[in-house]
Formats: sequence, structure tokens, C-alpha cells
Amino acid sequence: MSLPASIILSEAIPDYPVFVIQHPACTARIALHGAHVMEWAPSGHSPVLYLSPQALLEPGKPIRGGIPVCWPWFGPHPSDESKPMHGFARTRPWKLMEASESEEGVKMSFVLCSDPSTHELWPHEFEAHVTVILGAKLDVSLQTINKSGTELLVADALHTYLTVGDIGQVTVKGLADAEYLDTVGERTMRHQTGDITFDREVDRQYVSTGTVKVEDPALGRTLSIEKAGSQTTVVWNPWIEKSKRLGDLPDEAYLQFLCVEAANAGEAVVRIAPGAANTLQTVISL
Ligand SMILES: O=P(O)(O)OC[C@H]1O[C@@H](O)[C@H](O)[C@@H](O)[C@@H]1O
Repeated sequence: MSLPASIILSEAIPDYPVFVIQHPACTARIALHGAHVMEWAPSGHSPVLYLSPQALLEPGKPIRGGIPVCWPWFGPHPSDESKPMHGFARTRPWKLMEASESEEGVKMSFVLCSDPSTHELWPHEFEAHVTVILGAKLDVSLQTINKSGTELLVADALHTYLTVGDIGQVTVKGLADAEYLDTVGERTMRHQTGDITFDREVDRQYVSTGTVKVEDPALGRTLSIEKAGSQTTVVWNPWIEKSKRLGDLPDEAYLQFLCVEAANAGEAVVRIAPGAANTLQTVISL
């Protein structure tokens, strides 16, 4: 496929194609592996997505940072923990279907189809489509099409790593009064009182369909995370000990990011009838 002028295909790492976007509205990088948005910075702003300087860019390994696509399950597989964490979509090469540009930005779409290797992990026929629209905003959608003869149960997440100046000063707004599953320690349902601040590991699945704002006084900006087709908002910061345990993350990295994930997780799995489709979307802006 021929690419528009603002998208360059880089194979700086052999067999690991990365699309480099340099457009008047934004700069970005997207890996074909995982249809993974690695970086995005709207013009005049520093990077919005966090990408670990130790991220592994290797076939079959997830990328630490950007927007991993978690699909068709979220977290450990519900009945077989030997299967990959967060599903298999983020560790496979996808196929580029569309790449176009306009005055506002760039649009790219990718597809992943069922094949014998996906059947080993998930015995269903499907097409998954990721569409990314990059400009002053970043709009990512993940569509699942059920190509099988039976109902599909899918959990998913657009696992967005957001750069912040100092996690200790960050406030996450939009989830006050929501119920959430706290997955740190024993899994427990809790009620969110007030806005979210960070002074420990946070790993929570909020029951929420609304917009979240991340106030970041250290960088002097507020991020807005809108979403659609999502019953769950996951908020994650690994804090000190877990950052040390994660080999693809610097020990101090927890100070510089948090994840706010448009998701369908836990009880909120999506049921898709044969031939039907379902779309999860997140839109990030400053
Ligand atoms: O290390 P992974 O597989 O990319 O997962 C990172 C985190 O992803 C989050 O979405 C989960 O809520 C956390 O429990 C998990 O640790």
C-alpha cells in the first residue's frame, strides 16, 4: 500500500515495522505489532503517551507504554493462566488496511483475523479492527466482528499509558462515587469517595461509562479521556515495588505515568451475536 507523505514506514528494527507520523497537527509512532500506538504528541505539546525507555520491541512481546490493545480477554485468562496476560492481540502482527491524511491529521486502520494460531488460544472466528485517527486529538477504536456461528464473549481494553510530571501531584476526576473492584491484595469491591490521588499502588476497575480528566499540575496541563462502548474504566499505577519487578520499566517510572483504560472487564464482558460487531473507543485530548 502506498503511504501518504506524512507517514513513513521505518524498519529500523528488522521485521518490526513502525509507522512514523510527522504531520503539522501531531507527531506519532505506531507499531504494526499489536496495532500499537507507541507515541503521540499534538503540535506544540510534549508527548502525551508514556513509552518506557526499556520497552521491548520484539515479536511476541508486549510493548510497555503507548496504547496496548488488550483483547479478547483482560488481565489473566479467566480459566487458564498459562495463556497470555491481556489476550493475544497485543503480541501479534496486524495488517495495515488504510493509511490516509488530511489537513486535520492522519487516519490508519489495521486488522487481525482468526487463523490456526489464534484458534490455539481462542477457538473462534473473528475479525478485529483498530482504527487510529491522529491530530490535535487521538481517537482509537477497536471493533470486534463475530465471524463464528455462536455468541462471542469478549473483554477488552485500550490500555492507555499517560505521561505525567509527578504522580504525587496528579488528580483523576470523573470517577467520584463510582463502585470499583480493587485488585491490589484481595479482590474487593469498594466505593470511590472524592477524586483519585496516588500515594500507593492503584489497580482498580471502575464501573463507569463517563469521561475522565487527569489534572497534572507539574506539567501544567489537564488530559481528557473520553470513551464509548466501555462499561469499565481501569486506573493503574504500579507504584514502587511493582515498578521494580517489571523488567521493561525503570524503577522510578511510576512517578511519570498512570494508565486510564477504556475497558470492558470483570462482569462487564461484551456479548456479540453471530455476524454482529461491537466497538470500544477512546479519545484523548489536552
Ligand atoms: O504487565 P502487563 O501485562 O502489561 O499488565 C500491566 C497492568 O495492566 C493493568 O491493566 C492491570 O490492571 C494490572 O493488573 C497489570 O499489572
